[in-house]
Amino acid sequence: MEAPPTPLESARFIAGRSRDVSVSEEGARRVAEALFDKVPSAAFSLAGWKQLHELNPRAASEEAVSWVFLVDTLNFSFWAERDDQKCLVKYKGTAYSGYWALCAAVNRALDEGIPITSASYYATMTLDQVRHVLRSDTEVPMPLIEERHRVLNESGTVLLEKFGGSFLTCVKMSENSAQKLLRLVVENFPSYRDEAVFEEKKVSFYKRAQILVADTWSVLEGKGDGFFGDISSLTIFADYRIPQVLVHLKAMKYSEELMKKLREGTIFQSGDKEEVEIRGCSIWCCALICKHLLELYEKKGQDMRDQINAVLLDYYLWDYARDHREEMKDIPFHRVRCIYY
Ligand SMILES: Nc1nc2c(c(CN[C@H]3C=C[C@H](O)[C@@H]3O)cn2[C@@H]2O[C@H](COP(=O)(O)O)[C@@H](O)[C@H]2O)c(=O)[nH]1
Repeated sequence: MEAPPTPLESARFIAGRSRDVSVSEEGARRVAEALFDKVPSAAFSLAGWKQLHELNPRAASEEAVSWVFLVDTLNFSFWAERDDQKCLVKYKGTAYSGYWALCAAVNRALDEGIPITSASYYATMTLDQVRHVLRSDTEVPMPLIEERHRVLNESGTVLLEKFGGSFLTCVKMSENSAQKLLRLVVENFPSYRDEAVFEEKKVSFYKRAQILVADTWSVLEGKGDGFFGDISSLTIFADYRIPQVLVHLKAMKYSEELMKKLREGTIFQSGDKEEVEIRGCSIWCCALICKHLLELYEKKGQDMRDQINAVLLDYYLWDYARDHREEMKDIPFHRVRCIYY
């Protein structure tokens, strides 16, 4: 079975035919100008992954890589139906929500002596054990607990059967190629196969597979097994926060009809035309922002290809969305319940 087009080729195809979502070249250029002075900051750097996020591992060890694999296997669908009723996980005095609630729950389990990052443990975890590890400190549980249980058992089993139980073995097999690691993940771990059909053509987003490669690069600090010569070939990770911030920054625009559906809290299905357009246009929009950012530095005689790529742009925009929740509250995010993002 032939592989679908890459996420970037898919994004170009979708953006060229999208009806309800449009990418503004002018808007992307203006965002690039606004980000110009942020590039030298920690928020736009590989080091920021550890410096700015206390729940991420400090080490660059096999155990840290196992932590990243476990977390990115569960890195989906944290949004709450109502903002005043959401899953929160208290850890070391802080109450975390969304993606960070997952990280807090994993660190809490490790502190309790539960070997949650070990494939031999989560390959045979029971649903009740998963409920216990991911328990919320409010009466609202983390969404999709049953699906999380299924993907944990599935991913743990594959890791044991094909990679000796260690994701670092899979990383080593990629021989410092991000694209090869991406392919190994998508071919071997079904829950990472984030694909769709748009106007009768197969398209791919590979959001969790790409963020897994990026987080592996980050946790290994871009060195040794974590050095990827082609890290710039990854795209941003098409989740439900990046589109929201791109519309907020006026680099992307929704049609009135789509805006109305989003404001009403319509639940979309994974693969719906509007959902595919939102995700594809987000990837394409960020590719334009990266291109304009590099050109702005080139005009000043600076080659910034090692400091500017879609991964670092994504981390920056995702953190920005987290820090500007209030300002962005009138831009709705699209609601899908799925295991892909
Ligand atoms: N595009 C993109 N999407 C990302 C991440 C992350 C966290 N990763 C990095 C962040 C800091 C560290 O550097 C981690 O490496 C989570 N998500 C997605 O967001 C959604 C959760 O949102 P909220 O409900 O607000 O927590 C959900 O779809 C989740 O899958 C990212 O970085 N980029």
